[in-house]
Amino acid sequence: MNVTFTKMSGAGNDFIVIDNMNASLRLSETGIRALCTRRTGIGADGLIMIEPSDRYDFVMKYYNADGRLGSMCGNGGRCAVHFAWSVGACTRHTTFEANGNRYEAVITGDETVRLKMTAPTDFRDRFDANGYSCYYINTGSPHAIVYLDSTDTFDVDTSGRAIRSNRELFPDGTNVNFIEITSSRSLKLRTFERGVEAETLACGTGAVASALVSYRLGKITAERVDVTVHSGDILTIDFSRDMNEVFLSGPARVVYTGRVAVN
Ligand SMILES: N[C@@H](CCC[C@H](N)C(=O)O)C(=O)O
Repeated sequence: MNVTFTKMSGAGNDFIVIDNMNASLRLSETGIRALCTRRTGIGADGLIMIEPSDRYDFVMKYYNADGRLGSMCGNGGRCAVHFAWSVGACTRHTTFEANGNRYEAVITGDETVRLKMTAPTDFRDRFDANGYSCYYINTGSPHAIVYLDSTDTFDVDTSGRAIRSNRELFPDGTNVNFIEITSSRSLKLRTFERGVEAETLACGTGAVASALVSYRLGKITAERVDVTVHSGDILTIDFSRDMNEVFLSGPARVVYTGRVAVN
């Protein structure tokens, strides 16, 4: 069967996005993994299907590159909103469902989307993880946080994989974020992603986690934080002081559209 897809980039986090609003398509884990594999497939950090919802404009189903259902994807959510709007599934201001939660978003420009996130949970104060001083928070996805003096030449893959695979600390695995604080309202971020099992060029829920933990620790003092991700793009996180209202803003771009054979 041939399927039409759109390849999108959310600040460098890249996704295969498919319109499944008529709920006719079912993809297997191996099929999704094959599509997401670089060189032999389309290649992407994850695959997103937008599907019909009883309560909201649509449901976002997010699969990691390993073919398994992922937890919340912030950049994927922003791309899904832009895509859903482009196929007429919603207006520029939309509500949708992902991982059983309600999300609200606004398309703020030609290629920018602002997404309201869920309030963070499960903050863990400093602990040792594989020799690193580490923090933890769940922003819709699980995130470990490590502070570095400089992220530029750091080996994210080796250390990220070690922490991600620490089953004693993270039985379900975790995404791992390495942060360099660059001012009282900005930071640089590099993320090792669970489900991709490699560093990605950006991570939305990771950017949110980095901003909120840094604010909580007093490393950041503003309630609006610019996060420069590995692609060089900037994701902006703004939030209320109690962190109950949290927003993720940044680019969501169409790279190309195509048709592909799926099993
Ligand atoms: N890249 C995402 C996070 C995706 C979820 C994650 N890999 C997981 O299932 O742990 C983002 O932009 O938030």
